[in-house]
Amino acid sequence: MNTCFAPCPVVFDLDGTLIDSAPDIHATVNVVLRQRNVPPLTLDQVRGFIGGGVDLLWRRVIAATGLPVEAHRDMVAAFMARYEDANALTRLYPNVADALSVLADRGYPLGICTNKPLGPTRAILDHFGITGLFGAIIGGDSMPQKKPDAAPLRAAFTGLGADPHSPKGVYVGDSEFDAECAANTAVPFLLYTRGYRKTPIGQMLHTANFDDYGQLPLLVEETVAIS
Ligand SMILES: O=C(O)COP(=O)(O)O
Ligand SMILES: [Mg+2]
Repeated sequence: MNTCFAPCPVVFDLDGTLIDSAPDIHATVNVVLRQRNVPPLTLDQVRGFIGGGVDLLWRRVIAATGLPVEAHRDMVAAFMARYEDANALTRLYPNVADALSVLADRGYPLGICTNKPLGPTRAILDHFGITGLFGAIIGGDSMPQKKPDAAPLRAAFTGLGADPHSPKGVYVGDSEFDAECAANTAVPFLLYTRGYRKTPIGQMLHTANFDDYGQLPLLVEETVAIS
């Protein structure tokens, strides 16, 4: 049972869930590659590398470009030096701002659990003026573990006042990492289908899915009512 006696916390993934950040991540990867005279990757390639955090992103970039694996540390450092300023091409998905304020107005404590490092996470939330909506923000470098480990999501829920031993709430995300993380945490998972997943919807473990944030407030209410 996932019953909440007060409004349940609702925690969101970030890249591919609240924001379409792949164009900025893609552009920043290519700036770093250009510094090494490496030909650029396509947006589709880089989008497919997002979800597991910056270290995994660059392991995948290195495998795709044939760069030496020893280059990893330098590439990550060069990327991180630019990541917080990479916001010009990033957009909130349609109706995100409205859905967040409806949920906040209804009393749901809101949080973020992302594999994106905390610096760029806070920078992009500030850029869109929505940082203050979130009572807990866990980034990919906030803890030793990353999603799909349950620890970061559990930390987000407990940061919002949930019981640490039996966290209650709902997780909203776009990727295989998120689906597995929600299962590991034993909370319902709402899948946003327009993000960066590579697996067909029917093959992903999820409680319900949606493709428009206009549907989310009702979906959260229904999920909380039946869980
Ligand atoms: O930075 C990433 O690779 C993924 O970020 P996400 O957890 O917000 O999808
Ligand atoms: Mg994501």
